[in-house]
Amino acid sequence: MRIAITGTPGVGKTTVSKVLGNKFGIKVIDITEAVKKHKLYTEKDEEMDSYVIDFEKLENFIKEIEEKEKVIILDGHVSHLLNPDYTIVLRCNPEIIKERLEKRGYKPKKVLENIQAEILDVCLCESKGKIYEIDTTGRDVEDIVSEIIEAIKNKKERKGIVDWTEKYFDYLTLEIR
Ligand SMILES: Nc1ncnc2c1ncn2[C@@H]1O[C@H](COP(=O)(O)OP(=O)(O)OP(=O)(O)O)[C@@H](O)[C@H]1O
Repeated sequence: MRIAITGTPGVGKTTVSKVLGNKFGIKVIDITEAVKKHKLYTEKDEEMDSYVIDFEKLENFIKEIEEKEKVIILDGHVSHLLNPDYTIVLRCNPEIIKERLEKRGYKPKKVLENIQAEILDVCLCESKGKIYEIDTTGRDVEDIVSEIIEAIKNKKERKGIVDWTEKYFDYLTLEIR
């Protein structure tokens, strides 16, 4: 079984995945790390400091792990595209994401691109199948993980719980230079 923990960069996927994985001894695959370490990409986008993922190689990499692991957590902002059985979409107030990504030293263009993706529900819109959306704004990780466990146990589905467009529309009018 593949559980995808997806959402805009900076929303808290890795933090949540680690706690969830540790609680149940479930293997967590950090997609970004795996792509870099095992060269599961076709090229590197120097300007955006990101990799163009080779999804066929990545799928084969995951399949190999699945030979040994019944349940895996796919941690990454493209995990919802990796044929998950259940997708947890984490959401967070764009201002908080902005602070986190700036603290990480992301270039303004990359910060704005990710804020706009959060406002436009990109990960949620791309997700298919069983989806459970959680607003993590202002919540501690244990609380978020408890809700995820509850959702998985009861096969809960939920989406469309946040709408950042009204309050943060101005970010959408800014140009990504
Ligand atoms: N629930 C939370 N409360 C407070 N801080 C959090 C919470 N979740 C994550 N953070 C903090 O936010 C930052 C980003 O978290 P994390 O790296 O887990 O995000 P991510 O979605 O995995 O990002 P990326 O996709 O870029 O790897 C970290 O500094 C982390 O400590």
